Amino acid sequence: MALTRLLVAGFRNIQHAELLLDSKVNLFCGPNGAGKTSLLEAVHMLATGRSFRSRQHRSVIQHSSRGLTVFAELETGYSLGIERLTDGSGRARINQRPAESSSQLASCLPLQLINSNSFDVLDGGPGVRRRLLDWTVFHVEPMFAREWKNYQIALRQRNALLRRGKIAVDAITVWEEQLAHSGERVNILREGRFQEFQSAVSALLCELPGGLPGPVEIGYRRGWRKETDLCTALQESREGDVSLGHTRIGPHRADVRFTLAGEPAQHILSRGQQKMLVCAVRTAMAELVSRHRTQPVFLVDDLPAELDETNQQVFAHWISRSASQVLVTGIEEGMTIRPWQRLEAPWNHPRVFHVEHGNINAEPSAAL
Ligand SMILES: Nc1ncnc2c1ncn2[C@@H]1O[C@H](COP(=O)(O)OP(=O)(O)OP(=O)(O)O)[C@@H](O)[C@H]1O
Repeated sequence: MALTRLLVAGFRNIQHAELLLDSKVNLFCGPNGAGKTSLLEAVHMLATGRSFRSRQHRSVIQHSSRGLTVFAELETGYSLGIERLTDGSGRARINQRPAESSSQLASCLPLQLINSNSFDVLDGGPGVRRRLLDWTVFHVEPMFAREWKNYQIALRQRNALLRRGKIAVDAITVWEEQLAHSGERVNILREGRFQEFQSAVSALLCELPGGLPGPVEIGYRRGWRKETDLCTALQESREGDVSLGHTRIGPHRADVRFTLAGEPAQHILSRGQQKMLVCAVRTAMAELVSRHRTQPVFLVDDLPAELDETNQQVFAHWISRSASQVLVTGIEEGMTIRPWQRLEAPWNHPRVFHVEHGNINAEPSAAL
């Protein structure tokens, strides 16, 4: 599901850029502060409705501009567009029609991002890891988004009752039943994909030329005790939940853990090894989605950071197998282009764009 044409306007230091993208590899090279990450951020906003650097739309909109626009045409013939204005308003469109939700955008353009924040898969909270698995399940299981939404509605209702302190048993029982019903289904969908995810990551890690100090174990915790159904577990934890004012168990507390010899993987692996683990996790997610639906687009901010040349090539090779297209940034063109040159066609002929002061220009052979 590659992007063919991309238009970005009023986005950080990019005043206006209109690009014809290569169907496989696109490299954006330029000095610090040139606008390379901003371009990836714009594509990310198009596919998710939000930035990966800021929660505030205002900080993303170019100073002195009234708003930002990102628009793309996909090779499937779809078009996506998003607009945000400084007054807080905005709209998103799919094929010129209003998008119903950000998950509708996400569903049109499955995206994988690797940047300096990607290590939070290992050293961040459980929510980050849960979302890894959920991204995969969302794109593969059409029922997941609805079950998860129902679960969250019931969770908000139960938490509201808990915060009142004195509980009407009938009222809370109704919400607990709905919570348990959706929660069990969310868990079944997650568990159904977890095995596949786990073996895809392990298979990729076996391809690392330098190996790792030991096998990485990947464990899934569903968020409540194994031997109890969710409805019973909710009833049992009710009293404690009241004193804390929120629901302490359930799929919203699930986690995916990466360990090595019983220790959190990040306590043992070097920074480069951690990055390759993160790349393997992201590639495995893309593989699963491409097996069942479509190949995602990869955004890779500063591929050479932390990786030696061999590992950069391994990751480039993984991307060529599991992604439809990749947008990569790098400071120095020679170094950014090298990992792709040894791949087979068409992955070995990247389109190079030079980025400077927010201006993005394709190398002459690829100009519009
Ligand atoms: N709202 C904004 N309006 C205008 N310029 C902005 C805005 N927000 C950030 N900038 C500037 O836009 C530039 C974009 O930086 P960006 O992070 O895209 O650079 P980069 O090319 O990825 O650099 P690096 O190699 O240092 O990561 C920076 O110079 C930044 O100061």
